[in-house]
Amino acid sequence: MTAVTGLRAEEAARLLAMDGPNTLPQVQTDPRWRRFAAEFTHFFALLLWVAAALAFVAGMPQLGVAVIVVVIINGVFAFAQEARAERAASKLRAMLPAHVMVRRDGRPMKVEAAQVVRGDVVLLTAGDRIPGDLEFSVAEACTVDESMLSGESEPVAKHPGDVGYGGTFLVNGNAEALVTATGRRTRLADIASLTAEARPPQSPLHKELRRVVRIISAVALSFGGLFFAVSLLAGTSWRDAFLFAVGVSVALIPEGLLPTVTLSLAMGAQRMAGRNALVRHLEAVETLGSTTFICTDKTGTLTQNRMSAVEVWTPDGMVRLRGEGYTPTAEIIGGEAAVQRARRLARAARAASRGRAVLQKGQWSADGDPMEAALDALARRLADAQDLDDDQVQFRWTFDPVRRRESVAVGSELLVKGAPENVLPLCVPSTDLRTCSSALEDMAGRGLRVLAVAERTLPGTGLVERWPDEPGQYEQHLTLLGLVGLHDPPRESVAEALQKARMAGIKVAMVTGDHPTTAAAIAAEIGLLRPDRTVVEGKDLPDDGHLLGALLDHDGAVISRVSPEQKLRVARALQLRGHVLAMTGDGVNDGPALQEADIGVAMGASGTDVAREAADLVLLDDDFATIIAAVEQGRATYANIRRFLTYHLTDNVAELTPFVVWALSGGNFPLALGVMQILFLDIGTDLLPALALGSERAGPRILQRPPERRHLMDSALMIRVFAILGPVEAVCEMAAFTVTLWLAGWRPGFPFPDVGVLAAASGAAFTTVVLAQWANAFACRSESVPPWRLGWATNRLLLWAVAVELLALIAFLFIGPVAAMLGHAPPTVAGLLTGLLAIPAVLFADYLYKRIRHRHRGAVV
Ligand SMILES: Nc1ncnc2c1ncn2[C@@H]1O[C@H](COP(=O)(O)OP(=O)(O)OP(=O)(O)O)[C@@H](O)[C@H]1O
Repeated sequence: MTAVTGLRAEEAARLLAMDGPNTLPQVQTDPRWRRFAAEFTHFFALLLWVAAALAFVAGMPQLGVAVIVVVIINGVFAFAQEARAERAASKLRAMLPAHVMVRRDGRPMKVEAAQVVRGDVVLLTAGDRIPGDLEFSVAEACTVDESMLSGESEPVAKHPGDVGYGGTFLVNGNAEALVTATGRRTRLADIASLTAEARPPQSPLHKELRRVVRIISAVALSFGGLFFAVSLLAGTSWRDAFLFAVGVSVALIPEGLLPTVTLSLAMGAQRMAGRNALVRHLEAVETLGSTTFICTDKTGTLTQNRMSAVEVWTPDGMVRLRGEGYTPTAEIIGGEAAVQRARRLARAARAASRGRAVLQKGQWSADGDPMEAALDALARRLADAQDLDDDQVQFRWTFDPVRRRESVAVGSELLVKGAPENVLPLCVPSTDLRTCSSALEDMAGRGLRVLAVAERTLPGTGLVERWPDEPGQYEQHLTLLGLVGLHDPPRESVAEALQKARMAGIKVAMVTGDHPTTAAAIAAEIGLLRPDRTVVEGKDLPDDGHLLGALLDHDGAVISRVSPEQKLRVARALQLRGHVLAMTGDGVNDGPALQEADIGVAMGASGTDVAREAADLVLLDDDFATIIAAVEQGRATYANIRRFLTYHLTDNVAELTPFVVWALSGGNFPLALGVMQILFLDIGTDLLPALALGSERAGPRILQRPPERRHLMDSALMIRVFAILGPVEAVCEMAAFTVTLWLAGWRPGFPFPDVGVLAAASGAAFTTVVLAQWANAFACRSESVPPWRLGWATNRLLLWAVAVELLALIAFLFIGPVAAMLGHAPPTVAGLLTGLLAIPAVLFADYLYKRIRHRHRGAVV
């Protein structure tokens, strides 16, 4: 019968070929041609088209053509960058396929969710995403979150015969179900196509960038208008006035900025993926960089999640297991009576678990929950193999983080394992109960995770037809069997990662479901808990958000026995304090806290589907140190965006200055750069080095400064551009121009020199700007360190970029027709020498600025 044995593999393959993979139809994004067209029809592009058209009308065809070339190059460049960013993002998505347990050929096996077909029997457990529309055949204390389909936030109870929908989540219990529809035939597919139109909300970075672009454009257009007016007043012809206006506006508009940012975020995301951190949307890269607080759970993130049961306390005494790692041959130390009791306890604990230990090369490894696998290993070590039969369980109330226990009905018995606080109160009072509490404190004090195991006989259970979803009526009058102590070694990388977080000014708190004493011991072992601090328990957290925030707002806070709802309150309270919060979660009910946090972090290896889908960042290796690595990369990416913004804007100052000088002189000082030259500067010098700066690697000290959430265009950046780098470039440029004119005998007040002299002077100005930008590219690599300390060759891409820039300069000067179109000629020796001075001038000014700023702020980047 299909429902029991599942499909045969070939049948599944046939159905897969027939129905197609179990994926939702691609959300209708704009077709490529339309996205390509969009690069030529956005606001700036339209402005430039109008400018080009006016240029033709005004009888300046070269200008018209040049503007069109700018629009085309910018559009193609932006499209290519966005396509690259998109490819990177989809590659990241593909790195995290969802898996499902199915039964095929009578055996449970894990397959990719996309491979599930109609007729498959799927085995689901709390936290799983339901892979298609299905009908439940087994449903034990099962609830499903259907909010994404129905909007109903309360989980819905499911019983055998009920239907479930693809895309919803199993919140509680476990189930088996027969898949009835997959992929585009599911109910979700219908709804998804309805909602495909909805656009995601804009991220802070996106808003910030729009702000920057809007400011610069407003400035550009106002300057353009101003120059138009001034030139007319100065008696210039309409034609020339228009030329100026276009030149000024085109020079200042940062057409290439947005795509460069997107690409830089995509590269950041790719580098994070290389370090086992997958971001689920690009903007998270930047938010990660400004993280100020990390709430991390313990098991698996700070510890290795390689559990072994090392101690069993029973009323008859203690049993210890000792062995290298925890081997199947671990030595059993304890009295005969205690070992007998421990055996019984181990069998009960194993029956109340689904995780199993698999023997590989003389060591146990976990299949399923590592803690439950450790209990299985314990049972196998203590009991006879034939006593461990899996098929007697009649009903299972699976673990959930609110009840903190798991119960099973086996034969006429109820077996319960769980957190001692949640099991001991259900036991009949006895002297054993009193003695166990000191054993519990002792075990937990050594960092062991402690579980209590209990049992009772259920009268007449063979007759139960339908077990209740809530086991409350059975979970009473239990007899305590004892306690198990499980050891889970801390990860080796954690101590160093905590150090780094501390240096980076990021506070770290442990938020765990475990016992306070266990939490304190582990936190002390890894150097998180400070000696003067104590552990707070979830139930003692104040209700008031402000009080809660104040209580937790310090490095090394440890909060134990936290419920998912308390986790959400912790997230809100810390954000109320102004923190940019990263919070980890792997459980079924962690979704809301992960969504609330600025960066929700889920576990890729051990977490649930629910947590992964709510998260912004998925740790492929579950390691705390990976979060710190991702923060580092986030900071590096933000620094890169600032780098090329600085570079772009400096160029703008140099391009604008000739117009300002000309206007201020009332048209008596010749114009050093023409509109065509500016267009060529924008394309010839800006594009490639900006890209190269966007790919700069993180500096070694990026984690040695406190986190800051500053505007992209903050005062430091403005001062550097508009008071230091920009003016120095501009002065050099105007000097090269003036020296050339001066040596040719021209003086202010004289009539303009002849065209040849003007062309050579303008060529000198042009050359100077390229050379200055050449130095500027290196200066922009750091906000605090001069380029020679970074090593000139450490950004290979930049070397290529400046080499191309130099070749472009030579071409623009020496290829006759190009030079003629630009209206300049190769510079004279004096012009060139003056221009060359721009290189040391920019580097020196940058060096002085960095020194002074460094001394004042002690800042390092
Ligand atoms: N499968 C299980 N069966 C029974 N009890 C369990 C199970 N898993 C955990 N517990 C108990 O519930 C407590 C809370 O577990 P939970 O999984 O909520 O903690 P957590 O938040 O994952 O902890 P951590 O921060 O260590 O990852 C544990 O300390 C343990 O006592």
